[in-house]
Amino acid sequence: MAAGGYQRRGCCPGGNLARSGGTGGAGCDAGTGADAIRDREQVRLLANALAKLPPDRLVADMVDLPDEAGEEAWILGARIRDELIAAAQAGAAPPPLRNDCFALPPGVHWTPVEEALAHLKARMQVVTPLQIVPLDQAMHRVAAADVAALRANPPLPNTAVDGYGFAGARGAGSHRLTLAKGRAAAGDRPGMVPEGQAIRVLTGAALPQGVDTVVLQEDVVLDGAEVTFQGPVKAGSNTRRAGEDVQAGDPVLRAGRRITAPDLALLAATGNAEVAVRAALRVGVLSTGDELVAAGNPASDGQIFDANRPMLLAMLQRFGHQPVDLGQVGDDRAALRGVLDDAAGQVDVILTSGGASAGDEDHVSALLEEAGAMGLWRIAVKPGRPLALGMWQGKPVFGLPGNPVAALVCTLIFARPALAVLAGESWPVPQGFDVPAGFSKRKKAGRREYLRARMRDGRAEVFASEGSGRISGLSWAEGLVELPEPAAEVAPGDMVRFIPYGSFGL
Ligand SMILES: Nc1nc2c(c(=O)[nH]1)N[C@H]1C(S)=C(S)[C@@H](COP(=O)(O)OP(=O)(O)OC[C@H]3O[C@@H](n4cnc5c(N)ncnc54)[C@H](O)[C@@H]3O)O[C@H]1N2
Ligand code: MOO
Repeated sequence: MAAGGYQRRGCCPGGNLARSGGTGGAGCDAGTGADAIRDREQVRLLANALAKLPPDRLVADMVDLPDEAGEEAWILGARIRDELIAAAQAGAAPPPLRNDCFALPPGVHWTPVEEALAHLKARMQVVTPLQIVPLDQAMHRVAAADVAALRANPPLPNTAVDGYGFAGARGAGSHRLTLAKGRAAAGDRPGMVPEGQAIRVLTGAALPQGVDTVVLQEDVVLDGAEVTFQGPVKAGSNTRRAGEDVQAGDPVLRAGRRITAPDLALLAATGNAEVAVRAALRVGVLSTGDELVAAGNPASDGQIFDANRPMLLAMLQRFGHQPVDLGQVGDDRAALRGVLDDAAGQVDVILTSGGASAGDEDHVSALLEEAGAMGLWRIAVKPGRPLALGMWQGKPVFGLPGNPVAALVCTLIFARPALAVLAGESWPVPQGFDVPAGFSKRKKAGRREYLRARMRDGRAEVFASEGSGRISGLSWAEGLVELPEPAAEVAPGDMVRFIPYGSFGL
């Protein structure tokens, strides 16, 4: 059967929409090329339409293809239906976030980083709808459901080298075998080799019946219609077993994974031409503050160029989201309200920078508070203490601190994992490495610190200044050193945790 693992109801014995455990049925006529392609397109359109339904309707109104549809289309339809149901069960059309999802327990003043992260992890959930896309549109999208291999890799036993194939092991000494007619090349249907004979085989060819062992062509002497080689040769030498890489039915992609180029290779190799993914998370980026001017424009005394917006937009792109530039707004509460209202209609999440703390001109926190859905998080972290988290018309808002270093650290440590979950990904934990320090530092107890750092000669060196406005240090660095909450005196050679920017997806 073409796609393996699914059987057509009423056609194949025992078939009834269920996965057949990967063994595949037999004897159904495959739909012919053009029909099958047209049907696949219809199935995809239908599946995408179904994906917009609430989960209960989705299960009730499953794709039911007419009998005339090609076998391939039917199998695809059954598979998509299974994926959609699985995804629906896993929250294809999730309920909206609760308005109080950022509220912190009363009485907590300086929230430890781990507690803040645990709180975010517990409250965030996917908000993006499901789509079925062909593989060429799946790169960097988030898998919405587990995907199983529709076919084994390799599907048949085959030869790993160019050489001569025969049956069974050979002991020490010289062996001479008669050459069977023809040859086996990659793509050929497996033929038959008479007992005791050898056949010419080319890398990737399915092993003919009567062949389970191959000798390299470099190790033989060809003599007319005979081939001679020296033993010993172990049975199975230079061959690959069917399914030694992946068996039909094995999981090849897990829901929540952001799809990589190698994942596409695995999906294709196992017969998956479509995959259920999440629509990209649309993340708006807004800079706030009267002092800001976009680079390229004249700046008067007292004004500064907006550094956060280009940085945040580019970071979001790297994380795999769809960045939406919301521009900048001055310290004007009515104007900010207008921008947030508009943004809530066009994006899934809003990131602001500036105005996050509780000063006279800190309008982001003031507005979120006014909306009754805000938690001003005072986190025991340096840099990045104030983080205004709230909901604006049902959309989560991350009010990042204005200082660029704090904006970057808060984005990497707090916003990134939260955005990942909103986009349907699993909660990401950045991979850090314990390395010797190339610096000294005395650290106070009670808060976690992130230092701009890079690796040189096997040691982590840190930027000379910890100033939160020192943008040059962000660019100098290639990662962060994370110093835990307890007091510490770091001396050169002490082990510290270095997290490369790459571990944060940058
Ligand atoms: N009384 C207190 N004052 C401050 C506290 C505090 O706890 N109590 N925290 C300090 C810390 S830590 C930070 S970080 C900042 C965060 O303040 P805001 O989020 O309200 O940010 P602003 O005041 O608007 O800006 C801070 C700083 O960053 C510059 N900025 C803002 N946006 C940008 C941008 N897009 N590109 C470049 N630079 C930007 C802004 O001009 C300010 O210099 O609060 C401290 N104060
Ligand atoms: O968050 Mo502030 O930048 O820690 O200095």
